[in-house]
Order: sequence, then C-alpha cells, then structure tokens
Amino acid sequence: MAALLDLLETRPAVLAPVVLAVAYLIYQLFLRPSGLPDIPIVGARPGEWFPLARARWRNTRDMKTATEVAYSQYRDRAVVLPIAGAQDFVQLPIAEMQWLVDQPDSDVDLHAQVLDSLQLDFTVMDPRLIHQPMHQELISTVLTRETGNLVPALLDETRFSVDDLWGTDTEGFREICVYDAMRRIIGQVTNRVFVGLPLCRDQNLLAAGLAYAQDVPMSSTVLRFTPALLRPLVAPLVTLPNRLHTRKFYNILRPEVERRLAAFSARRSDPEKSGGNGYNGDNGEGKEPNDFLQWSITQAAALGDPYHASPDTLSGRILLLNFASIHTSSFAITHVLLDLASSTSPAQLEELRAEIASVLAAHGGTWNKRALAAMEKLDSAMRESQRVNSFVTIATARKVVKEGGIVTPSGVHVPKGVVLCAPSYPVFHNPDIYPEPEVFKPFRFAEKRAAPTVDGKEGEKEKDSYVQRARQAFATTSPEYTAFGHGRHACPGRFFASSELKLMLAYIITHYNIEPLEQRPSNFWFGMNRIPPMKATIRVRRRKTSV
Ligand code: HEM
Repeated sequence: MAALLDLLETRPAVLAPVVLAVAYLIYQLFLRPSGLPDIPIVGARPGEWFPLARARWRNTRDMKTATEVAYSQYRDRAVVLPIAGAQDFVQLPIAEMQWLVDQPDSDVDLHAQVLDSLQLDFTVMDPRLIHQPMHQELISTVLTRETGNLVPALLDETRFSVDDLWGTDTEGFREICVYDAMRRIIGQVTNRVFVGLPLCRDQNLLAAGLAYAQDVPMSSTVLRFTPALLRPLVAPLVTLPNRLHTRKFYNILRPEVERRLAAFSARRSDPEKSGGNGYNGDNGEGKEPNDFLQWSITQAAALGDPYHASPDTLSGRILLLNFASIHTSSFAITHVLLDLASSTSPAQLEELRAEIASVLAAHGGTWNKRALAAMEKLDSAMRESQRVNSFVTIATARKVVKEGGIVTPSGVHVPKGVVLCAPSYPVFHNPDIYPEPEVFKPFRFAEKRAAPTVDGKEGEKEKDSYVQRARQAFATTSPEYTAFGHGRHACPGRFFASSELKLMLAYIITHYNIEPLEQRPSNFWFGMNRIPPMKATIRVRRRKTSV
C-alpha cells in the first residue's frame, strides 16, 4: 500500500487511465445527450436528478410494471421506455403500430435493431451471414410452401422423439421436466426439416445448436453493458463459448454438407443421372432430400457466389436457423402443455381429442396440412397459450435509420438511432380486448371463428366469413396479437412453427394422459422477455388407445 502511495506521489500520471475510464463511464451513464424526443419517461420521477439513468434501472428491475405503466398511463401518446443494457425505446400508442410496421426499411429497420440488441457483429462468428441473410428468404418462400409436404417427416420425428423421451409404458405415470424434454424434441423434429436423417438425431449437433442459442443472448447482454468503444476488445473473450459451439456445430455438419455438395455437382454435370433436373443432390435412394440444407445448396448455386456454397456458410445458416427457431418453439410447446395440465378441465381435453379424431377420420386417417388447418380448437389452444405467455413484451421494435429522423402520426419527431416499438404484454392482458385475460381459455379463438359474420351479399358473406376465420388462426398477426410480431417483418417461420407445434401437441394429447397440476407453475421475466418455468415437471402416462 505504502509503495502504491509512493508511486502516486512521485508519478501521478499513472492515475490518468483510471481517471479517464471513470470520467468516460460517468459521461456514458449520466451526461451523454440522449437524443430522445422531449416526451414523458416511463419510470422517471418528477424533479429527480438523472431521470433517464434512474428510470432505466427501475424499469429493468420490474419490466412487468414498466410495460403496464407505459401502456395504461400513456395509452394515446408516445413515451420513452428506457431499459438498462438495451436501447432507450420510444413506445408508440397501439393505434400507431400499423403505421410503424408500414414504414419503409430505409426509414425504420428491424435488422438494424436486431443487429444492435443481439450484438450480432460480435456474437455471430461470421457476420456476413447476417448481413446477407439468404436463409430468411428461404424461410418465407420454400419452407412455408413445403410445410405441407413435410408433415409426414414431422410426424415421424415427433413420434420417434416423444416416444423416446416420454416413454411408452401404459401402466405407470412418469415424471418429466417439460422444458427439458420439449427443447430436445423440438430440436430433433425441427432439424429433421433443416438437415434430415440421421443428423437430426445427433445429440452432439443438437447440444451445440442449443448451447449456441444460449450463448448469443448471454454474450450480447454482457456486450450491451460494455461501452461501445471497448466492445471490440472485450468481445473475443465474452464470445469464446459462441466460437467453441459454432466450431463444434460446423465440424459435425461438415461431412454431410460436403457429401451433398459433391452429389449436387455430380448431378449437375451429368443431368442424365439426376432424373433430368440437373442440380439435385442425392439422399442415397436416388431422390433429392427435401430439407433446408438442400434448398440452401440450390439457392447458393443460383446465386453463383462461392461464399454462399462453402460448407462453413451453409453450416452457419443452419446454426442461425437453430438459433431463431429452437428456443421460441420450445417455449411455446412448454407453455401450452403446462396450461393444458393446470388450467383445462378434463372435458376440454376430451373435446380437443374428439376434434382431432373426427378431423383425422374425415381426412382418411392421414395427417396433412389441410387436416391440421381444420383442427380449429387445437389451433385456438396454441394461439391462446401464446396470448397468455408470449415471450414478446414489447413488439415490432424498429430502429430509425433515416437521416434527420422521422415524425410519428401524432407529431413526435424521433431522431435517427432511436428504437421505436409498440406495446404487447399489456395488450395481451387488456380485459377490453381479451375478457378475463388472466384465464387460459383454450377455445377463445375457436369461438370467435364460429361467431356469426356480418350480413351482406352471398359472395361477400363467404369472403367475410373466410377472412374472419383466418384472422383468428394461430399464425395470424395484428396490433392486438403480436406473439409473432406484426407487419411485413413478422416472423417468417410462423406458418411452419404453427404446423409443427400443432402436430406435436396433437400427438402428445392423443397418446398421453397428463396428470392435472393444482397450479400453473409461474413464468418469469428475463430482461424484456417472459420465459416458461424451466424446471416445472408433469406426470404423464401413455394411453392405451390413441384417441
Ligand atoms: C413459436 C415459435 C416462434 C415464435 C413465437 C417466433 C417469434 C418471432 C418474433 C416475435 C419475431 C420478430 C418479428 C417482428 O419484430 O415483427 C420473429 C422473427 C423471426 N423469426 Fe420467429 N418465431 C418462432 C419460430 C420461428 C421459426 C421456426 C423460424 C425459422 C424456421 C423463425 C425465424 C425467424 C426469423 C428469421 C425472424 C427475423 C425476421 C426478419 O428479420 O425479417 N421463427 N420470430
């Protein structure tokens, strides 16, 4: 200690870096101009010093209250919703959400916001994958179109993985941790569509994908709390797990990618062998595999840039798909199982089973997209569970990227760099929109579908009725229903997710009895998101008959 004091006395310059670092932190936390419009700040108290910084911490400690206050006290006007370690959001009234999602990407940009909030330039090992997101186009086109053809594969993998993890013993009940089992099942079933058999069952591949999906939110949280100037220095350390899991994932996938690429170019150079189409891969039975990896190879060939066709790029796209889909879908299926186990009467479960049986019978006993679409009560149960439990608490976050900023319909000027959003959690729980909002009513949306339609000419009536029914479907978004976001950037994977989750739920409830829970285990808030109780268990027993 004495030596240190001596040093400071003789060479005070050694203090300079410490003083600079402290001054920088104080400036960042308290003095930096916020660039925010002059509108109320949620969480700030009148007359206090540093209202923005203090509101940030208050809101972060209690996000539920913050979102409720932002919605109920400022229903018709824009407010600042500051959150520590995230952006300072400007939340628009719900009446302006449609305006927000209709703005061109050159004015407000979802990708710029995601890039920031997940720190993707650091947390994704090859940021080019993000800046050229070719996989997203495939999700909204090929994956959505092919979902119907993929139903048999989805069913096969669901059967295989659920039977394996939930067991087939019809005598005794067995306790399972819902989230743990379902994320493995979702990982396997979803990867059946991404990379096919046998890799979708490779537990090391699935584990690396899951681990990476946890690394990204973890490392991005640390990076967001790190001053921007220091991030390039801190990132290599913080993202070490991301790098390790990426490498592991690539290494396992690479031999299959290389095999597919070789088969693809062989077929391309010898169209005779390919059955005439000139570019198909080969699944070993002379048929092209119908999965995301294969579509990506075809897409890469059409793009003609070797970067897109490299094994690492193709593997990287599959890893990003795992990131986008596994947690979201695992949360959704975990929630609905807990809801059905704890809030639903046995008669309602029987009603669901009866619907499944009768629709299946009407479709010749075959599971297909039409049969899934006709199961309106099942669809309603999924939609209702997401209404009650959605991880989305503020919706449609878009960063203002237009030089000079933009002006909202109610006349607020929002500068470039600020993130706009709209309310979600308090809307889902608003009794004027959803009566008895805290109650899980599995048939809420099915009943809305069945409600009489407006009068009109015969043709119009039919059209109205179709539109009214479609509006209540699980994958349909609106300002009042934002579990998948809203607008043209709403989740592109939602049609696939809807079919996959309904099929899985139908299989589970027709093949298993679930012992009722006295109380629904509570969700919890993780930053801005709501998460299912990860340790919650249920007791299940295989049914002797499957209807
Ligand atoms: C229950 C399951 C899912 C939920 C609840 C969900 C939810 C969401 C939400 C809320 C958004 C933001 C939309 C917005 O801001 O308007 C989103 C975006 C996205 N989702 Fe999903 N998602 C699910 C499944 C999937 C699946 C299975 C895939 C891929 C196959 C996927 C791929 C994506 C992608 C790529 C985006 C970014 C879209 C863009 O940048 O334009 N999601 N998702």
